[in-house]
Amino acid sequence: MSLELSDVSVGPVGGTPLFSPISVVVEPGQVGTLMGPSGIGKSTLLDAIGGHLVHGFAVSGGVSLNGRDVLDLPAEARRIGVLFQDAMLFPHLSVGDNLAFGLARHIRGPARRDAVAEALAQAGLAGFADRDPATLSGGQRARAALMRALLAEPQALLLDEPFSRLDASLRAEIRGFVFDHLRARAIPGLMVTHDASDAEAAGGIIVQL
Ligand SMILES: Nc1ncnc2c1ncn2[C@@H]1O[C@H](COP(=O)(O)OP(=O)(O)OP(=O)(O)O)[C@@H](O)[C@H]1O
Repeated sequence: MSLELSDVSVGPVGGTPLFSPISVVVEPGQVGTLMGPSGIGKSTLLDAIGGHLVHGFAVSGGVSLNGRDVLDLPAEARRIGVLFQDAMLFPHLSVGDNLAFGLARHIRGPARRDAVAEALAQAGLAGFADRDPATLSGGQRARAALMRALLAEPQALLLDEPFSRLDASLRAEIRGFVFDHLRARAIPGLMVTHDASDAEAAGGIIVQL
């Protein structure tokens, strides 16, 4: 699975693009980094790739996953996951139900419980299924949010400043956890960050907007 951007930019419909078109290929399991000044359009670009571009904005160029063009597909058909800095877990659902939210609907009953239990165990959260997300530490919440995203079996993962609320030591631990999982599953990642140490830890291509 590789994620390829060819001459991609975003901007207001009929207006000037927010940044010069960029081209980048992120290979399976690698994490590419997007950096650039505040307001240049990094989050808007991720929205466009994921299929959630806000009304009034348009994307130009091509985005493909495994050679398949995705820009004409509805968001749910793209199989592109997103990990945000905020809204890491739904507060009104238990931790287990949060993870189950990522699972395809056809996975039911015991298979559903087993998939969630297995993911929780992988996140070091065995036995946390019935917990209220508000009772989790920042690191536990971040690991659970990654597991929810991965249970949807995305073919690429977009990361929008996912570590910025974590303190320095937790930040290093969690991003290692995230990057290891992407590598192990050969999922390409594209991360927006203002933090040079995030980019360095990702070890992939760095694109400056
Ligand atoms: N919903 C919206 N409606 C109108 N304009 C928007 C909307 N969302 C973003 N914009 C504008 O689009 C431009 C790009 O915003 P975007 O959030 O993508 O920048 P960014 O590079 O991610 O910034 P930051 O690093 O501060 O998060 C900004 O000028 C912003 O004000």
